[in-house]
Amino acid sequence: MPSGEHSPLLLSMRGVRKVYPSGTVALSGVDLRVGAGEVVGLVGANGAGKSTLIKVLSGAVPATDGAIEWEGASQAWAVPADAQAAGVATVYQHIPLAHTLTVIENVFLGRTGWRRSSVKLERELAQLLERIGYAIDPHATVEELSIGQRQMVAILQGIAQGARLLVLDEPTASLARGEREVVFEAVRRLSKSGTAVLYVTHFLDEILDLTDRVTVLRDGRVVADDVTDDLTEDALVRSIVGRELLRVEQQEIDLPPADAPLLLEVEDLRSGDRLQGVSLRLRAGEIVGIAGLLGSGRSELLHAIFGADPDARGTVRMEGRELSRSPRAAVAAGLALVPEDRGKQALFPDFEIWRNASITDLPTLSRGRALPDSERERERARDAIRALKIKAPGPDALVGELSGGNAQKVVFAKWMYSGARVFLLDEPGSGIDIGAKADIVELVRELARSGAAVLVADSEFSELLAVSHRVLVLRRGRVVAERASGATSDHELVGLASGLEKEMQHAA
Ligand SMILES: Nc1ncnc2c1ncn2[C@@H]1O[C@H](COP(=O)(O)OP(=O)(O)OP(=O)(O)O)[C@@H](O)[C@H]1O
Repeated sequence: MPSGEHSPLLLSMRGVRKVYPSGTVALSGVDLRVGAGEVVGLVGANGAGKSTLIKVLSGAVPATDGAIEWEGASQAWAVPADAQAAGVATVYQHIPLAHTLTVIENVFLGRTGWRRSSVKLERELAQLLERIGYAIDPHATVEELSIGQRQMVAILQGIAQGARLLVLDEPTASLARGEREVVFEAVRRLSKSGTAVLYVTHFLDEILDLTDRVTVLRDGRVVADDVTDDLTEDALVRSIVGRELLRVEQQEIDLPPADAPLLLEVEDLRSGDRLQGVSLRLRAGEIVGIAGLLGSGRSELLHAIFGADPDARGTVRMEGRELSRSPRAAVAAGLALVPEDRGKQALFPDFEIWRNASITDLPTLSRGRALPDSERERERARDAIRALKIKAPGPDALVGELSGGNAQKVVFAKWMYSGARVFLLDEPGSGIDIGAKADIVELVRELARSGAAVLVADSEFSELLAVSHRVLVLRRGRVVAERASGATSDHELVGLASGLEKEMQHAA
């Protein structure tokens, strides 16, 4: 669909301001317009105001000031149901599906009488699936589905309500490549059939591929509103971060000396059919990547090394000493696991940043033993806020009042400053904006330079190559290949991780 100039205006937000009760000004006079059938990208650094804007637009949060027009008529949506009734469907990152119900039950959940007329609903679902070019078993329960399939069920739920504008909040953040394609295809088809899409993401390649127009927010203001075809990735990055960003090149990182002490040894780690005998070794100063698609066992491997998988069998040694299988023993031995935390689960929302960043030993806290020395901890939190550019008034800000990406940075800080010797990082860039990703890469290198070892799993293989010395490819719970980062490519890793290396070589 061409830009909004040619399609009738569906949504127009003007001068939208939002001041939270804490006094934080999240939006200061934002204009946003979306034409019928248009795909508009909404981008900005962590804390720029994207989530707040879509919450205002979907009636979840009241604006302090400003106007919303929908098809030319002024609106005051007080609750999400009002926006929904008008035709706005919002799919948030944390998908509130009913896990024990089936796909079809979830898709038509809001519909009265959905239990009775199942034949009719099956027909309707088949039409919806055809419309977005997707296939799924209508009778599978949601708990059996992959994250990508759940995402698609949430999208189906939105369009089943007759949405004219579908708002997607980081729809591909936790998805593997193949699953992303499915979402892209749905967006393209929806747009063709006249449904507009507001697409929020930190992946700029998706913005350039998918959208007709892009609105860029910085510090609660619109700093750019352009037709996508007129944009380059560099220009987009400049408007998002407000400066030139040094590219994280696949630079030659100094290899640690071959006789650097062995820090971590993993032998024949197994767990059900998720891990089928993984062995690896990390020396001080080494950064090793785990390249694996969703379901390859990459997160399971990190959790099993950390002692968080009670079913795991095999040996994990830290500096020559075998670890008993518990996260407590792992932490005591100097291991840290930075989970892919998209839901603030690893944080206490009602506590300040400094307190959250200090709690790496939960059992200690829960037994009510000595709390950290608050002044020292505050200073450390100030360091983290500076190093990771956490957008917050200071160390005393409550974590519950941070944006998703900034909360994620606090999870990161909490472990990075814990004094551990071996770091296990699960998707460290997930939900984090492009500027902060570069800061995290720098921090990881700094840890390695200071003699720590880092094992990092990432579904973005180019990012993995940019940060690691070598990469282990994991497929179906097994290490199927190992490559020095300088001697492989994103393309080769995708081939190896998917088991399609021969086909891909052939195609090339
Ligand atoms: N409930 C809240 N109370 C107080 N301040 C909040 C609240 N929610 C968000 N904020 C603040 O509003 C600003 C904008 O946050 P918002 O979540 O809209 O950003 P975002 O662009 O979605 O970021 P991210 O990419 O990290 O998800 C931030 O400074 C954030 O700390």
